[in-house]
Amino acid sequence: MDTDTSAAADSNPTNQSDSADQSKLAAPASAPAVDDVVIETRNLSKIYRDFWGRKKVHALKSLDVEVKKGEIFGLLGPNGSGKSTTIKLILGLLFPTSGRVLVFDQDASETRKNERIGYLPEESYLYKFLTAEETLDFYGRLFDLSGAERRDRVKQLIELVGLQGAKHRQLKEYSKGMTRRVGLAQALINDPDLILLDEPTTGLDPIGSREMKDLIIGLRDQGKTVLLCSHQLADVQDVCDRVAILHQGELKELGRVTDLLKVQDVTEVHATGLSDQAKTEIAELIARHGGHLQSIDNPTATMEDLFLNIVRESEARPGARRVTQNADTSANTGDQA
Ligand SMILES: Nc1ncnc2c1ncn2[C@@H]1O[C@H](COP(=O)(O)OP(=O)(O)OP(=O)(O)O)[C@@H](O)[C@H]1O
Repeated sequence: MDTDTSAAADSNPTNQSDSADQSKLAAPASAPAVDDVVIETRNLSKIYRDFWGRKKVHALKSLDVEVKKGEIFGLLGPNGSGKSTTIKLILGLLFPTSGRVLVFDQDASETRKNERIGYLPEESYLYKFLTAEETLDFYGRLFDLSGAERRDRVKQLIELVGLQGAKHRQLKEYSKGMTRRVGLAQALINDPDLILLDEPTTGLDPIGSREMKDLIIGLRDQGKTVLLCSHQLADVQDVCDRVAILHQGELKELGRVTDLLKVQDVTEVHATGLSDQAKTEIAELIARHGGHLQSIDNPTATMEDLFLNIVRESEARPGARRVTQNADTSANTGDQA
């Protein structure tokens, strides 16, 4: 239980909107846009205390991170590294022990800013006896959307998350993947500018996971900002523009995914239509220039690509079985189409 009520006094919930408006007026058009920063944590720390106010866990230590408008930002770290604590601080559900969180230039304790935020928690607690349509309509009411707005928005979101065929079924009949999609639709009901996603692909099969990732990329393409926490590193690599890696509450790495993953001092060349003779000549050329040929081979696809191709082919041609060229099928005895 978080009994850290004293920590509330450490936060400074002053309304920043006036000064933010002034800085907008003062800034020349070409200046680096302060408005482009959607979330900013400054020296952010959180200590959970027990009932008697004694320090229990130092969950977050002096975190300095900026999330920019229109990016997908990944928050990574092993269990207990402070990811959920960070999200709760951003939402204003917890107060910092020291430091600040600014969201849209306002202190995170300003609850009105949450009207521009969509949140998909790790576990969505949805009413099992409502249908997807009723669920979204219910959340639309909480945001004071009019009847006409709710009808349009619910229809749009159900299409977006691909639940048209199941929209009249009660959520108790939904699979994990379908429930996750309703959760995402619910997080988007207020057409938020910032979307916080806690483990968005958990429990999804590779197809559901690919669809969820495409949805997240689609949100970024609409100009939304996405902050996501995930243990699925391949998913993070697929969708995130930048990541922060936390360990035991401390920021260990921060940067663009492409930069962080780049292997220095190795050159990659992709070519098609090379003869064996050409490959031999390339190997000789590399040696002549003092390089060391590590491999010259066909690249491998990802397991996700393989899996999705097989499923899509199977849907297009039910009953037929794919024959993989060069695969070792010696243990296979099944019929091939
Ligand atoms: N309400 C609480 N009271 C006391 N300690 C807490 C509380 N919530 C979290 N903690 C502790 O704070 C640390 C960070 O927890 P947090 O939930 O932020 O980690 P996480 O990175 O989200 O973990 P996971 O990947 O398992 O979801 C952990 O040591 C956790 O036990």
